[in-house]
Amino acid sequence: MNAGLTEVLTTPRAFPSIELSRFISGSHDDQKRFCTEFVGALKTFGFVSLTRHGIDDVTVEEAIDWNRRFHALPVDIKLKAAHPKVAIPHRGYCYVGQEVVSNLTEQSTRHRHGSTVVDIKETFDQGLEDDQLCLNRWVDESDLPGFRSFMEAFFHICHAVHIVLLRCIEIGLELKPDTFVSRCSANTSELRLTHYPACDAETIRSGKANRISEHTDFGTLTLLFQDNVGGLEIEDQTHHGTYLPIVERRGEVIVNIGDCMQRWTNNVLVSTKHRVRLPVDYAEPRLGDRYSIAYFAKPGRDENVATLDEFISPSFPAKYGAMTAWNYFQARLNMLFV
Ligand SMILES: O=C(O)CCC(=O)C(=O)O
Ligand SMILES: [Fe+2]
Repeated sequence: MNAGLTEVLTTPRAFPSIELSRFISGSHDDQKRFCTEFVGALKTFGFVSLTRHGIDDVTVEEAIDWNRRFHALPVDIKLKAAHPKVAIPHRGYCYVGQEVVSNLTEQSTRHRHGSTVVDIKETFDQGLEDDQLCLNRWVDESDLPGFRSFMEAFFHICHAVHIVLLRCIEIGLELKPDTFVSRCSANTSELRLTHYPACDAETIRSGKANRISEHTDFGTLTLLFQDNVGGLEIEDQTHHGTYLPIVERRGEVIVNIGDCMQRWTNNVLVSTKHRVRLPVDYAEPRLGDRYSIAYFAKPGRDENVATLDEFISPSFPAKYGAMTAWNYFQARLNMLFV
């Protein structure tokens, strides 16, 4: 293990993969069983892999391809859609080093080895098309014809999956219908295209940089689509500080719990730390490009992200106080842009 780096298990531990079609088109009993398994996996790992999730492989491949094509544009074109220097509005293109994720955890990894730990990634963030508070930023249509319309449609596809998964969690936790769904009907989620450029593997191995540093996601759930390069690691909930490599499987979407869901459920569902570093047993000197897409699903901006009454009892007092989702996200995002 390198100095200052947390341990990574070399043998990937069995990580659950379940078929969402069991909920979408199954009998009432299949649905119940699915929800119990889904919530069980989320309680254990904070993460789960879903297959047969209703988004066809061609659409996911096309989304990854748009990610490649966007990031292959010359920087001066990408900067037509530049993310502002400040955190809000969280829209548009961020160049490598603009966002500092290593600021995000309590035990900040930012100054490991006496210097800033950078993330070797560039990103493009997008919200709902008619969100007046945070307007999307696009390159010109002639720079990448078809990009905007595909991405706007993909955003809605992800929203639909988010709502289905919230229903599954409501059932799995035996909550009243709409407990979560009603809090997410105003869609303020964010879709992110990430490109991790090729780099020397040693830069990552030595701990001077990550593809993305340890962090938790902010919202309700995240839907993550990856190419086949690998490198995602999640913190083992039974041994904090130890990371489990997640080996990617074709056709899956990875789902993970975000901080708002942790707050609402009083830590019944925990927002697991994760990061992207080297693929398992990687011995090559160079690391190739990697592309992923994250849909950071969020509650409506005016929703309260305090612990819900359903999760409070004399033995489990509320861990999280009142705050609007908007104020919570601003506070978290401000840590990323310094
Ligand atoms: O690229 C990945 O696999 C993970 C990305 C991620 O965790 C994030 O953007 O929050
Ligand atoms: Fe993340």
